[in-house]
Amino acid sequence: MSYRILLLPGDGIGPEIVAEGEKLLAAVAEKYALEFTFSRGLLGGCAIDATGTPLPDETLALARDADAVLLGAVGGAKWDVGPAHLRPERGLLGIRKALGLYANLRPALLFPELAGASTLKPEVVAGLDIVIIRELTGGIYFGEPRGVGTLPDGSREGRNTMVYSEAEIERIGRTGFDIARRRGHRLCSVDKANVLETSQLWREVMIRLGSEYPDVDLSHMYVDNAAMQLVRAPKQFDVVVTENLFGDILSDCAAMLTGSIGMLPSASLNQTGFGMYEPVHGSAPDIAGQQKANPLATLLSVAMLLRYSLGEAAAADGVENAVAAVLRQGLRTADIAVAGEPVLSTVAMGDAVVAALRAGG
Ligand SMILES: NC(=O)C1=CN([C@@H]2O[C@H](COP(=O)(O)OP(=O)(O)OC[C@H]3O[C@@H](n4cnc5c(N)ncnc54)[C@H](O)[C@@H]3O)[C@@H](O)[C@H]2O)C=CC1
Ligand SMILES: CC(C)CC(=O)C(=O)O
Ligand SMILES: [Mg+2]
Repeated sequence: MSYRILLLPGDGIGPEIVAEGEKLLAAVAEKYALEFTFSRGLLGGCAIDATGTPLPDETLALARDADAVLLGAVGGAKWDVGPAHLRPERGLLGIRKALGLYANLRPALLFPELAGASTLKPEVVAGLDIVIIRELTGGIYFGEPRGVGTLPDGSREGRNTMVYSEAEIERIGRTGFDIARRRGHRLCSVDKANVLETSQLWREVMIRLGSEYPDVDLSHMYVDNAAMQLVRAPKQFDVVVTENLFGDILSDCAAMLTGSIGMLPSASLNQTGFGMYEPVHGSAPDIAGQQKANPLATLLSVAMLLRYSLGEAAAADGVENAVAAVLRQGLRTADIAVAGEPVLSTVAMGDAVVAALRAGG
């Protein structure tokens, strides 16, 4: 089979980790007799520098022409000041919206070898395997009106609006129920229904959908409690479904349970199964250009790309097994190393995963 993959390295550590993703895909092609044709596009700060906009039309056209997209990360201090429409994050939000990528799957899985790197006690996280499903194209990141305006007294006011339609809630709710059905049959819907009208509608829709999924045990939790429960007793969760802002925050929190944010992959899918794949973390400007970034979140995102968008389950299993193998061998980047363990560079970790893939059965 032949597939077209769009690479969007982005900013900061993005180019370093996407290079490892490309290298891994080349090894996957060799091992599983697949063919990948790569294209490259600009998104975020690098796109602002080159074209004056964070999401050039050409990038969107390349994405629409691809079978799947692999993204690094966008953003950095260089672009943080200036007009809001020229922020790198606008490019990321823009491409998610334009491609209709409303379902963001963020699995948080603890590899047993990393129990010592987790911020929680080993007995609290042992066997951790949860999925956070984040609504990705609605809510406060997109609602209007937004902006900073001037009040009659001359002082300024910042404004953002959280909006959710019933249809938006229903489609992500169905994603949650469908995934819970394929896993442990437990779905926790996280909202703030005691305060927000959007959350009241969210809860109402989830309860209505629940009657169509009698085999799934649906529970509800307020987001503040959910944040606490995630670090108190994370294994009480199987699948969590929540809105955009809450999912953004909770998934960074879940990352630390697995040892590092450098371990968390994600898939952002639309109704047709088309997807963009990216690590959960950002562009990490503090370590950019130093070969210190952990590429495993990106390489696990490659596995999700193979599984969800290309239907290449054997290759996806091969990549996940290769990541598990390097961790079993004791190979670590700085973020997941505990005292005394030797530390690999980004490239060396990528090479190790490729070698493990080639050696794997
Ligand atoms: N999807 C995306 O493109 C995202 C972009 N951002 C952008 O990234 C920039 C930096 O944001 P921050 O809040 O600092 O979040 P961040 O996730 O980039 O970094 C937070 C911390 O985690 C570390 N870290 C992140 N990824 C790592 C990896 N693969 N290996 C080892 N350590 C890693 C960083 O060094 C830093 O100390 C900002 O411009 C922000 O807007 C933030 C989140 C997501
Ligand atoms: C532009 C932000 C919403 C990026 C981010 O933090 C994320 O998607 O996790
Ligand atoms: Mg985030």
